[in-house]
Amino acid sequence: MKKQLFEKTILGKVKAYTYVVEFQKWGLPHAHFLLTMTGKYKYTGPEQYDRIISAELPNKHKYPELYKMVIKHMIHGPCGALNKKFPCTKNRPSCKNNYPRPFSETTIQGKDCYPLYRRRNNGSTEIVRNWKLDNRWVVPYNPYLLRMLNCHINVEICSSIKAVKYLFKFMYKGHDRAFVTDKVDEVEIDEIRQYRDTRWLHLPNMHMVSYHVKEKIKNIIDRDGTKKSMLTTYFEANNLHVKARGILYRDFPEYYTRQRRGKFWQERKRAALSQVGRIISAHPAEGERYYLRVLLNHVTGATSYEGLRTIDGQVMPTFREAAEKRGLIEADNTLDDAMTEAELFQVSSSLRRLFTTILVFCMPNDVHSLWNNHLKAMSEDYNINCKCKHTVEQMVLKNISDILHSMGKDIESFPLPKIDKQNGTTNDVPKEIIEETSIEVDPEDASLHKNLNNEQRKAYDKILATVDCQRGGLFFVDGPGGTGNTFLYRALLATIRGQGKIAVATATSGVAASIMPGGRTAHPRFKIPLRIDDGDICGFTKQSGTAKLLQAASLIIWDEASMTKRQTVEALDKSMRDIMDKPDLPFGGKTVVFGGDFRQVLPIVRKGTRAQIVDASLRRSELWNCMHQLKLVRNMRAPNDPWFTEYLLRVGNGTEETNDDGEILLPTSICVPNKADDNGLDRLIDSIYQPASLKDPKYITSRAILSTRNDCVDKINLKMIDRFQGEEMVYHSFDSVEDDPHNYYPPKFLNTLTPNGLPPHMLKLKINCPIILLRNIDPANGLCNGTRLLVRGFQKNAIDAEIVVGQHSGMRVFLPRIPLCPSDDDMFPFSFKRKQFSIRLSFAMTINKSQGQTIANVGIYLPEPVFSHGQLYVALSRATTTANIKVLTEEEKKKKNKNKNISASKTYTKNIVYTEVLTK
Ligand SMILES: Nc1ncnc2c1ncn2[C@@H]1O[C@H](COP(=O)(O)OP(=O)(O)OP(=O)(O)O)[C@@H](O)[C@H]1O
Repeated sequence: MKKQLFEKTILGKVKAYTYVVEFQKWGLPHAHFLLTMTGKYKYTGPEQYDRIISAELPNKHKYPELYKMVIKHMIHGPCGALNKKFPCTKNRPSCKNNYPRPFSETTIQGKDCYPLYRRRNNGSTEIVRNWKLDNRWVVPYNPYLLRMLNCHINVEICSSIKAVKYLFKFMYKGHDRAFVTDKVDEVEIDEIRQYRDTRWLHLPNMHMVSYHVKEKIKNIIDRDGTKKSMLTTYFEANNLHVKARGILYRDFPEYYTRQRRGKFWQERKRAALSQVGRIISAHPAEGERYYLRVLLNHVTGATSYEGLRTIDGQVMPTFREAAEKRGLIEADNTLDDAMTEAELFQVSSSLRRLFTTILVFCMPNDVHSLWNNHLKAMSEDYNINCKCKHTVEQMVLKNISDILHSMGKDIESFPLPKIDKQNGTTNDVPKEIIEETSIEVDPEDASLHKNLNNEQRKAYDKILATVDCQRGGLFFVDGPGGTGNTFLYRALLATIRGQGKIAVATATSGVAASIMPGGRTAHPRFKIPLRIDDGDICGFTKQSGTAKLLQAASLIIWDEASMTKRQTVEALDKSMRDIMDKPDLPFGGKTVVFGGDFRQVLPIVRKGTRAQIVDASLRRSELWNCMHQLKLVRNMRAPNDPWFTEYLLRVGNGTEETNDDGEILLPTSICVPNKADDNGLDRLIDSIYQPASLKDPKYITSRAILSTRNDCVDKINLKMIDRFQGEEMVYHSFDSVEDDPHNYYPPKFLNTLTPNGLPPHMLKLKINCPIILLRNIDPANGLCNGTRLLVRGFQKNAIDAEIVVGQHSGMRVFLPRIPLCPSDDDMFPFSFKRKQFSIRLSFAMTINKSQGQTIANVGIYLPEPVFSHGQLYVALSRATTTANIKVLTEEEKKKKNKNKNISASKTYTKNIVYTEVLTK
């Protein structure tokens, strides 16, 4: 195999390679190779991938032998629904390797993952292990290698640095033999040198000293430099050079080089980017050496071991305590400390909320102690009017029970003292109904119906006419942003609730739910399974409180239904028919009002094709045909900029005129000009954020820069937090991998991961900076995924923040660190957990996150064009007038650089609209 790859260069010339060989339990060798090709032999695009890799059944008649081998060695499973016992599916809802893979007409380059190989739906099938399988089950292979070796040999393109990193990790877990080289012809390894590399990290006076076997001990000790090591000379360099103090130990070789047989560091004339420093790994079981490493990985400028252990002038006795004090490793009592810290600042009601958040999200081991230690602080407000200890404790428990309930949890499931049963109260009425009937109608909302515009009134009258009628009615309110959907819902909710009836208000996202009185997120409200498929039903039983609530409801509203998969709505329909005992009537004959805008971002289908995304939308549900369409067209938010309203609709509908490249023209007034310099992004930032106004909370929360990807957003947020004035705090996350006793995934590697939806490892905050919440903590009380807040204070284990938008604006909350896992659990070949505050800075956010938010001043940064349906429309429609939008597209610059004839004054950009989801 090596001969074929490296001498015969069958896949092209190899620049570097690494391989590991495992001997599996039954003794057969199993090898993983990772090859890096030389310049012109690199595979850079789908067409080139297709030349060496196939993921299809070959032509049976043309290549009969290869065909047999593919069938014998390269067919996965079958697994999943066909065979739930297959190892990749065992105890999981579907195959962990994602088989069967989707059909694809062409090979597609994925971001940070393997390509999606061409698997055409061309009718070729074969019976394998009793099932008729097609191209979706073929494991990618190289025809030449397969034909030559006649064994399972999976070949894949690994084209992004992240994919390479993961592969390295994967290759080295539990290997029996590993080999790495960057010189294909030279294969010697110096194990002694490798061993001596451990000198990079040692405890005081425990470094390695080399000496001749005949040398006398005294001479060795007295020898100049014996006491010096790479680490101690690093401390010395920090002492001598101011510049050195900003550089981490591991990055030192980039800027300094070891001189005179390694006894001092000298500054390099030019940073050597090719020099990669590393600190030899240390296992947590090694104790102090491990904590020394943690400190060196995060702390710059130490001039001695003692300096490394010093924090705020206090020398900590051990590296462990120093790392703990700096918040670099997790202390045992962080949750208890979070409560104690909050007690100094918060009122009892906020403490109860924090306690509840900890119960639900932080999995405390010792709830009993947490309760006993903080009961006093949590009951101070009740103590004022009541001196009976038991009564006060009951009041605290009741309040915690209510908060838990609004978070969809039951106090009974936590080891807390029991709530006394009360006689003659509404014990038989489910909590869900008590809660809904106790929503107070805001007097302002009660009179909204008088101000409805014509279309809103028509919709309002039609909907009300069906309420309580035996057959109910289904409606879809199609209202582009600003046409008053929410206004209409508020009027409906107030009218129904004012009549003493029940109206259930839900929305797909927490942000949209939180702007409706009594609004809840649809998934937990209707107990919709997280992984939903055709034919699934909701998770509530006929006897449950949820079922009783829905049976009693006169009206159900589900806003942003265009963002949810049709299967979720279909699940509710099926369950409603069941609990209402009306199997033939949609939603069991209830009046259900859906709302949304299909011009906006559609439901997320992981790695989904256009057809799959469209198929997942509500428009493709059979229920769609039963829905009365109610259209709102008058933009009530931007009545003074009719041109902009029209333009937005054309962008959203995909009817705006395009150039030859299929791009639309952006109005010149909103474009940040692209100049030859590289400061476009700074100009965009300056046009949105004036440095002098950054102190004003109103100013800071009325604006945001939107971009397509998290890495661009992080870049802008880091620039902004550096510009922002104020006391600073840096929080590091505690990252871990489940079931990794050998520490194959060291924290330093885990810290570099930034999966979607998770906060960064290093969270740099300043007092009064804007942040956005990344989890639905308590949507009913304004704490949902997407809520914007300002940081008002920080402790070591808790952040004090204030909600700044929506109806809960002004509410102060304490946020604890929460263990978080990536929502996409197939993202890594291991179960990753990050314990961090579930927030990000929000000077900038992704376009998808901004959906549903009104942002008065919007900057849009498009280093590359939008990549999914509705993104451009969502970004542009956050603002209310053209005067408050600025857009920077880097694509335009690249094109202008290539073709000088392109008009410098016009900016075009890509607009992706799946028109089939708007018209059919
Ligand atoms: N009939 C009306 N009379 C007066 N003001 C109205 C009316 N309808 C809507 N508005 C106002 O117009 C603005 C936009 O309305 P609303 O927030 O209900 O729109 P929306 O369609 O829900 O927008 P989005 O989907 O972008 O959040 C609000 O300030 C609202 O108070």
